[in-house]
Amino acid sequence: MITNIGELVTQDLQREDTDTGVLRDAAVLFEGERISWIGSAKAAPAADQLIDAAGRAVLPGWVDSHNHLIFAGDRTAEFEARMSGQGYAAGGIAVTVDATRGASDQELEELASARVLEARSQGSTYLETKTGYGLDLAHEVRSAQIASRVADQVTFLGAHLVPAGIDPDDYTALVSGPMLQAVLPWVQWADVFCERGAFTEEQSRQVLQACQQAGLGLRVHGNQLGPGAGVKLAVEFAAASVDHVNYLDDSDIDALAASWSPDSSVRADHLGTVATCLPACDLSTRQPLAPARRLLDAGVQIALASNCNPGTSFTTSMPYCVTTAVLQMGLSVHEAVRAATWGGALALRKHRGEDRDGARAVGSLAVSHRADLQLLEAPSATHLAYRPGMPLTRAVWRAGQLVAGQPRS
Ligand SMILES: N=CN[C@@H](CCC(=O)O)C(=O)O
Ligand SMILES: [Zn+2]
Repeated sequence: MITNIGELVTQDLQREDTDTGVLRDAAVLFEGERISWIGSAKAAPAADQLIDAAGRAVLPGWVDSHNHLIFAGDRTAEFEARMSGQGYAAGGIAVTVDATRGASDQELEELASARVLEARSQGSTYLETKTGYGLDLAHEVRSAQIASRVADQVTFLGAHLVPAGIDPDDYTALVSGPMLQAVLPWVQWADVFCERGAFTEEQSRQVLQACQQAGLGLRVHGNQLGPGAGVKLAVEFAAASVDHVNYLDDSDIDALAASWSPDSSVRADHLGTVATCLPACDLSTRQPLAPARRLLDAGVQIALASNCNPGTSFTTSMPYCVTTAVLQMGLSVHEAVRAATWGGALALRKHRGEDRDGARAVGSLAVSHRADLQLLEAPSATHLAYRPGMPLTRAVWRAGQLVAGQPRS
């Protein structure tokens, strides 16, 4: 049990003892991988092991719902050129594809595992990763296999870039057919980079249709480098998330908001399309920051993710994304923390779960959810933005196991 918690951010808005999901002077008990009790420290039951938080804050672990962790190589030179004024273009992906194809299985898995450990040390307890640096059948399958060993959920991104020397329509047919069938055992999601220089609206539609028919959940990279069809396609296909969302017009925001309106479905448990904002990527590519404030105000559910990849966002730091969302995107600390926990879980449809191993909800702290928690070296979540860049992650538990840091002094 962690007790004497100064601020416990549960993200559980069903609780009767708080309107905001935040508890003061609280305790949380977990047994095995499962949270079994949450409440006031004074009312806490007995526990075998006690950790005294000494007034520090406890949050759900970050749910990082957008990553590209399966890669080799480095794009420092491209980053330097960008910082000297050159624009970002999708074509840089090909450099990473060459390096990734040239790496051994063991090398690729070690690189990806190191990134996962780095993410955990900063409080991330649930990670999605995409394939997308293989871009032929054998290398996409290999990426999906490795991804399934290192991450919690895997997204097939064969539609990341059309490899040089291949006709775009032929490649789209390969992704929508044999490549999709070959990766199916290892992936839960499919994604398409619908953007100038990557896949057109029509090609994206073909990929999304095939992947939906194959039973995969859908996600879309959209509206990153300019206005485009990505957001509307994502809503049309009831994708769980559309990611980047830098260039949105009013009709894009209306479409996303409508996807969350109760009228948009006859089903009471209808879920819309989450807008996933990637602030580290926006800064590294010098794109306008995604309009997170406008999206929230319009009633759209948002997520924040790190988008760790070698081209546009070489960081696994969710604290950095939260800090940026507060300092530069107009979110309050609690809105940003919610987007990086509950929002990520919603984007991966893991915000609810069953009370059994492997099916537990993540991204919020409630009885029967997975015990994914982080103890901050700070009395409140506000310090994430108030003390930007400081190492405030003191200890991290994933499925009830301590995976980073040291909770005791
Ligand atoms: N936008 C598409 N894919 C990645 C970047 C990939 C790369 O440049 O290597 C992204 O999410 O930013
Ligand atoms: Zn991405």
